[in-house]
Amino acid sequence: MIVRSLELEGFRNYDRLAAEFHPQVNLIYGDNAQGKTNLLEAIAYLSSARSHRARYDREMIGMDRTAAHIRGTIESRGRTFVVEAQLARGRTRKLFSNGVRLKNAGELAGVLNTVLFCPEDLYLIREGAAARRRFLDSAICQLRPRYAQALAEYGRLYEHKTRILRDWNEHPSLLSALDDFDLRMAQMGALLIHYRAHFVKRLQEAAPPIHRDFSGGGEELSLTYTTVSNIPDPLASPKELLPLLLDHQARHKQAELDSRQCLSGPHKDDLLVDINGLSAKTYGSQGQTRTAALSLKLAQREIFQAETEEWPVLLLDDVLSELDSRRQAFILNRIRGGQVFITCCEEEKLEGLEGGKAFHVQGGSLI
Ligand SMILES: Nc1ncnc2c1ncn2[C@@H]1O[C@H](COP(=O)(O)OP(=O)(O)OP(=O)(O)O)[C@@H](O)[C@H]1O
Repeated sequence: MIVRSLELEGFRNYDRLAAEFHPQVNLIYGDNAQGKTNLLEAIAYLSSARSHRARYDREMIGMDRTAAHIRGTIESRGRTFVVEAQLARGRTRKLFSNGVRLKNAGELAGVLNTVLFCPEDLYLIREGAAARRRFLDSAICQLRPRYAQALAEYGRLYEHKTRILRDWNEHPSLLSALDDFDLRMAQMGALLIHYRAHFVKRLQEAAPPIHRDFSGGGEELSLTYTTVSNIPDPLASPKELLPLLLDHQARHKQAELDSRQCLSGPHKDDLLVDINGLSAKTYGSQGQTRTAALSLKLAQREIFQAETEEWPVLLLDDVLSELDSRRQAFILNRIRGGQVFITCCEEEKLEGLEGGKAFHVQGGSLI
């Protein structure tokens, strides 16, 4: 997938923009607060109709404007698509592909897919397990609609069960629904564990070679998926996992009632990351944990390509700082296949760029 060109009108601090991009590396540089991230945000929006940092669409409309327009020409699956998003204050957004109005945002995924890496992702390894679960969940959702459904259903059930556990003392009748919730949660949980285990198996193959190359051969990355403790093989079928989850729930039922918390299920899963045999979270340096986080995202991109035979567009926001020159050179020149957009502040990074195209952003314009 390649974003050939992009036009913006009234989007964030872009009054008007028209840009043609390189099919491989595009380096977007400029001072702080000039519009580099806004540009990546616009591209990402064309793939999902969602922003990684705006809660509401209206935040992306220029301050003094009533509407914003994003238009991209995309090459995908051997065809050319013109994808458009129209955002207007007080009205629902409209999405179009080749002039035809799309019924929902999911249809954009059939045209453009992006993998975005933003500064917060640099802490993926250092943060709590929730961040790594989010990474797994969003990667698997892009590939497996059934997983996305199961995840949403599990989330709803989890919230309901949490409310029952919180309020059962005051309203004992709530307990009559608990067994039903446990069964549904175990059914959905079995699916989540099965899909997560299979995705991590593929990450275990794809991420270590990337990390090795990234670190100049000096570091060996290893990944382990951890889930509900009585499951010996998370790769087993959902049917085989279900009785194990029910058994774990039954053994923790009293503890859940006492603590008023949902203790059993894959909402506590984690992805353990080791570098050279040591926990990266506990012992890794800044550069190592950042490299590991990037390797995971690059591996996600490779898995997507292997499944769909299309490279998703890679959007790297401000990831070069804090990496040594060898690791920076890896980002700039050795990410193989597909189109990459990289934002950075310093102009000197241009010296390290061996091909592609560089864009200087200033005050919402390309100069
Ligand atoms: N809805 C909006 N309308 C107009 N301007 C906006 C809007 N939202 C954000 N901005 C402006 O966009 C600028 C920030 O752009 P952006 O986040 O792309 O910066 P950046 O170039 O990536 O900077 P940094 O290097 O600091 O990350 C800020 O000046 C901000 O005020």
